[in-house]
Amino acid sequence: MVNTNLEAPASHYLLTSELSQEIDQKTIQNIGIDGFTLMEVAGKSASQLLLDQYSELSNGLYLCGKGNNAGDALVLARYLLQNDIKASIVFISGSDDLSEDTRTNLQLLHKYDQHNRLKIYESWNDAKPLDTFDFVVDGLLGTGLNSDVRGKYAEAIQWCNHQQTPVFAMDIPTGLHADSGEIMGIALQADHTYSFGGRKQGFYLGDGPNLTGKIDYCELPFPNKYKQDCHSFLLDESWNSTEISPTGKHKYDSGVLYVIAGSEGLTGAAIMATKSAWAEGIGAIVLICPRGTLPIYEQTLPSIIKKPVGDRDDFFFKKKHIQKSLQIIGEKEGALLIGPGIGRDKSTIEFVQSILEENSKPTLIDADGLWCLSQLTEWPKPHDRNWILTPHPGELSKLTAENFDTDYQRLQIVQQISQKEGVTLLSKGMPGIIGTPEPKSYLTNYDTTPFARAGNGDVLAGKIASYLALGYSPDTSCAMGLLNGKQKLDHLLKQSQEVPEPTDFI
Ligand SMILES: NC(=O)C1=CN([C@@H]2O[C@H](COP(=O)(O)OP(=O)(O)OC[C@H]3O[C@@H](n4cnc5c(N)ncnc54)[C@H](O)[C@@H]3O)[C@@H](O)[C@H]2O)[C@@H](O)CC1
Ligand SMILES: Nc1ncnc2c1ncn2[C@@H]1O[C@H](COP(=O)(O)OP(=O)(O)O)[C@@H](O)[C@H]1O
Ligand SMILES: [K+]
Repeated sequence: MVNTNLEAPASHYLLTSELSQEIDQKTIQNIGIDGFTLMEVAGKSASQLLLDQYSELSNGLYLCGKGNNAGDALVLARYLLQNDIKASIVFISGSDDLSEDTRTNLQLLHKYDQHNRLKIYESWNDAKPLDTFDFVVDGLLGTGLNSDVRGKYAEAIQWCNHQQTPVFAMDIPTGLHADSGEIMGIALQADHTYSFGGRKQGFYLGDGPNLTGKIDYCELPFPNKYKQDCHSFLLDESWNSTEISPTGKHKYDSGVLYVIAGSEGLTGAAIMATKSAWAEGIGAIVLICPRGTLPIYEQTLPSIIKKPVGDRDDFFFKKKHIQKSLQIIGEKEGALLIGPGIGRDKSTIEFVQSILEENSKPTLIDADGLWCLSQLTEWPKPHDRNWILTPHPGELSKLTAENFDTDYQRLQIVQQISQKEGVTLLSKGMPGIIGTPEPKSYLTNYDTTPFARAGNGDVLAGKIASYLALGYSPDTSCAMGLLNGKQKLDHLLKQSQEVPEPTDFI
């Protein structure tokens, strides 16, 4: 195996609120960098980014709660004050019982105000009518959010969501759940989120993508060892190259991709999957097909080697094709793709079961292959075998016998199943989620709706399977398959507004 496993950089770790707080605490207690210093680094790095990104700011409205999230906003206010940007600070629940570091920062802020550019309001009602301001900073609540947002906090958020001026969220938009991306009663709609010490998992789930605006990661001095408990990561092109890199062998000498796909009426799936795999530059693809379907492939797949099994009147895979198919798959090194368009006959299920049990190749199971798997009481997976499963949400539900209403529940199911069964699971949807046995999960952050057309699943499966045959690890293969499609999509959308056809991605 080459490129063994995906390794996300620290900027792409996705933290839950519990993990954020745990890392904060360990850094403070074990390393000795106190909370005040962390707050200073957080607020300062947000101020540097903000000053670089927005040059015309003159008067900020800072909405503050009483926890450390407010402290970050106060540090930011101090640095902007140094740049002659006025600050109106509203403590929604007063400033009597601020957290210690936040209180210290309020005192500091007063000392930095030379020309009465600072105004402090002790409640939301006191602040109105509001002065003119050209941006809003959200320092209401951060990872300490522990219940639905209500009362004056909710009122301030509702008001804020109707403003035209840009809104900058400290760490996370208030009201967004850091783990699930769920709205806790009401949530603030930010234009820009400055996330401290790690992006939050909830940015990429549920309502997260609609609420964060642009996201900037601001590094805090957290030791890497404290991040080891992080299990989810953002997958994007910035750290995952979709270029096929040398595998040590010439790519034409690398493994063969065996494809078991297609049945009468569903040969299109086999054609799409094999064409897509071929387009990735793999040296040889062997399509195993029921003999009755061979004439169609003779016409449509000149570059693909076709190995028919059974008789001329066989139009779908049956039990009697098992031995011959296993013999073909065993001929050369490589990988296996099984499932697109094979249908759901009882005999096909038995066929799939035996092929999965007895072949020794890294195997990608897709479409009807997943359906067959879902009909078995136990998955026939030998321990040392690499499997990739690529279910869409309906298939995932069928496979796992679990219902899920939210992306967060889907993520949890993906994590459980990939770990329990020792498989790499690519759950298609928005976001795309890759789960691995380690257990790690990778979330995408781009719009996947343009891929929601019949055929795109076959194209994706073909790409991923070809990387598997080229020797890439299952998680890397999935990541490259997704991002390769995304890059093609970006390119196509630049040329035309039309939603591309699945064949355009080949
Ligand atoms: N030293 C640290 O721990 C650091 C924390 N940082 C910042 O601190 C934040 C976390 O700070 P805290 O743990 O103090 O938490 P928050 O500032 O998020 O707020 C916690 C306070 O809000 C109250 N609260 C929770 N849910 C509420 C609701 N629905 N309505 C009204 N009040 C509610 C809690 O009772 C508590 O008093 C992070 O998001 C980050 O912005 C950064 O400054 C970096 C360092
Ligand atoms: N490059 C890609 N990036 C993200 N998601 C993708 C990509 N290609 C395909 N998909 C996902 O695959 C889905 C299509 O697969 P599927 O529903 O199995 O379709 P079909 O089997 O009908 O071709 C899309 O809705 C999308 O979620
Ligand atoms: K916030």
